This record gives sequence, C-alpha cells and structure tokens, in this order.
Amino acid sequence: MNDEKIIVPLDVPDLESAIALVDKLPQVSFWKVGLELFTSTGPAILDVLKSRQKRIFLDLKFHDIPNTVAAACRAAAGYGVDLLTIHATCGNDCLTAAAEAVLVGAEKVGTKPPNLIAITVLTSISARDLAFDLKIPLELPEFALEMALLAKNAGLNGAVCSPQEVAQLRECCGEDFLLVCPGVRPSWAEKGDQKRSLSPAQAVEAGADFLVIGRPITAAADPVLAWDKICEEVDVGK
Ligand SMILES: O=C(O)c1cc(=O)[nH]c(=O)n1[C@@H]1O[C@H](COP(=O)(O)O)[C@@H](O)[C@H]1O
Repeated sequence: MNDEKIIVPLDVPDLESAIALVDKLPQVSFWKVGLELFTSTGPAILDVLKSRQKRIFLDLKFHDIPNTVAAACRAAAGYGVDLLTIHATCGNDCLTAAAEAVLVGAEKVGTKPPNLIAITVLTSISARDLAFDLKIPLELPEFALEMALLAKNAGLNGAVCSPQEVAQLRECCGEDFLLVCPGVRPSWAEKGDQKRSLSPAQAVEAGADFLVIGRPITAAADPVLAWDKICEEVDVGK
C-alpha cells in the first residue's frame, strides 16, 4: 500500500467537524489544515492531530512582504508541523527570508523545521485565466516551472503544482525537491473548481511525492470506500 502519499484536507468549518472526519478515516496518516479550519480553531486542531500521531500539512499559503511573511513563518514553524506553504509569487527576497525564518522558529522551540513548499500556480487557474485575467505572458507550464525554480534557488524544500506539470518540475528540480499535487481526481469524481487535474495513478507516475485529495474522499457517500479505491489506484501508478 502506498497510502502514505495521500494527504487529506480537513476542509471543514470547526473543530468538532474536523475531529469527526479524523475519526471517520483512521486510516489517513497525513492531514492538511488549511485557511478555513485554522482561522476557525487556531492551533487547537494541530494539538488534536499530534495527539493522534498524525502528520500535518499546515497550508496557510502566506503571501505578503518579506518582513511579515518571515515573522509568520517563524511562528508557524514553532508548531512542529511537517509541511508549510507560501506563494512563490511573494518573490525571491520573501522566499529567502521565509526559508531562514522556519529554521529560526523551529530552533527556538526545539522542534524539527517544517518543509517549506511554494505554491507555483493554483490548480484552480486555467491557462486562459493566467493569460487573460492575471496577464502573465508565459505559457502556464513554463510559469509554473519558473516559480518552482525560484523557490528552489531561494532554499525552499519543494513546491505545490498541478499533476499536469509535475513531470517537468521533477525533471528540472531534481529528486530531492518535494512535489505536492492537489487537483487530483479519480475518473469517477467531480472536478469541481479544479481546472488542471489528472488521476491519482497518473499523478504518482508523473513523479508526485504527495497527492492532496479532498472532496473525492470527504464528500463521497462512503468516504472509507472512496479512500480504499484511491489507495488502490495510487498503488497502480507506483
Ligand atoms: O496548497 C494546496 O493544498 C492547494 C494548492 C492548489 O493549487 N490547489 C488546491 O486545491 N490546494 C488545496 O488542495 C485541496 C484540494 O481539495 P479538493 O479539490 O477537495 O480535492 C484544497 O484544500 C485546496 O486548498
């Protein structure tokens, strides 16, 4: 089984619903806490997950000036989480300051620093959105690669990208650069707002270290069955 590659987001509004979801899926070893839940519960949810020996992806997607982002990264690193996100479009100075800040923040409390990973291009953005709304003059795969390289050169540990770009990023950024892919959809699941998806097997085959898969599992009529089906698919893609 290759189920440790799958991260399930706790995209729920409060602590009670989060605990209910964690209890419903005891097989899941890696959970993501994102903007909705962290804004609602603060670090209380992290304590719950740690007390159950779960790995934690704290997905706060920082995006601000270097001084502000570095301070936020120092604070977040003190929680002892496994993964932490920042937008690559913060720019080089910000990414460099953030990479340094997680080390300082973790050391201050004597914990392991999180792997700091950069959002390249959100998986809800299409090539059309990038060109016409955001006015980025590069092709989407090229822009995603540039953002990953910016992050790598600034000393980050990895990037978040869609499964459609992961093969190219793996080739250019090397084996040690963590690549985390949301926007993963089994053939039987709704795409929702995800615009650049591939199946779990395809994403793993293309070189993803981790897949973030939410609604196909959490909104399924039978989440345990959906989890089992996805684990089988991930094994096929190995
Ligand atoms: O950083 C993320 O995790 C993330 C980046 C991205 O580009 N796209 C993306 O969907 N995500 C997150 O991945 C999860 C995807 O959830 P589902 O679309 O329900 O599978 C959500 O919690 C998003 O916040």
